[in-house]
Amino acid sequence: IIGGTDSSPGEWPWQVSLHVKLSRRRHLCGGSIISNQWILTAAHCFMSVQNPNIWRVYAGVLKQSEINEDTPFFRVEEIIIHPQYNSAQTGYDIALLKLDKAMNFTDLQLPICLPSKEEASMLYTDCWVIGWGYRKERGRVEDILQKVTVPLMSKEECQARYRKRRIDDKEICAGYDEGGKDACKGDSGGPLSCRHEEVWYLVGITSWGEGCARPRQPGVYTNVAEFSDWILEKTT
Ligand SMILES: O=C1CSc2cc(C(=O)N[C@@H](Cc3ccccc3)C(=O)NCCc3cc(Cl)ccc3-n3cnnn3)ccc2N1
Repeated sequence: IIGGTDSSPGEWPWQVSLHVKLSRRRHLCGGSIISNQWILTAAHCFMSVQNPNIWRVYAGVLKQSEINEDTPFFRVEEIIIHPQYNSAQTGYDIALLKLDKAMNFTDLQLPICLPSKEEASMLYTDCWVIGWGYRKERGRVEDILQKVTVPLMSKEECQARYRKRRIDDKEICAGYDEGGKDACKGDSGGPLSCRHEEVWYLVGITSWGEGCARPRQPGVYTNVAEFSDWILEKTT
């Protein structure tokens, strides 16, 4: 996260850290708890590692330094990647992880609400992107979960910023024309969370951008409301 600040314990209880355990263990992507057995994240996280057995889901953590070989984690029973996904920049960058056992909800690990299809075009005004990603383009994974507020952008304005690409309805953009605040490497798969009338909704999944926090290069997120049918089909 570029231009953000430290989060507090329990501030974003739906945020999880997805680790890959090969020779070493490391944080690779963020994700969001949407029920006691399902995590929503980005499909691109699995492009090089599709084997469910090497993934570990850490919930209820604020700092990466809290995670060690004794920290409890959930194993991944199933990875469901959207069938139309082929690269982050061509959309459908969404995946579901089925946990090996149901999670007990606590103050530190709780689900976030999914927006309904009707709410796809709703204009949210209080949106935050969070993660343990880089604080600058050439950085490193951060210890304390960072948060930054970003305004949603219209599809037309976003398309004008990315002339070489097609931004479709299933993507949503957020950021500042002057740059300075954005997601970055290590934040992908995590939530773009928006609060509406005291309820938090999972509006976007951190997907891609041209560099981090550059002027007129907003972050591009998977528009979760456009996938509510697919999510319900796969999780019920
Ligand atoms: O221990 C480490 C150090 S190396 C490392 C790199 C990455 C990484 O590149 N993640 C990518 C995605 C990815 C994940 C898995 C495999 C390959 C790539 C990412 O977050 N990418 C974020 C994409 C992005 C989204 C928005 Cl909304 C705005 C700007 C950007 N960025 C543009 N340039 N950088 N970020 C993630 C974890 C890591 N852990």
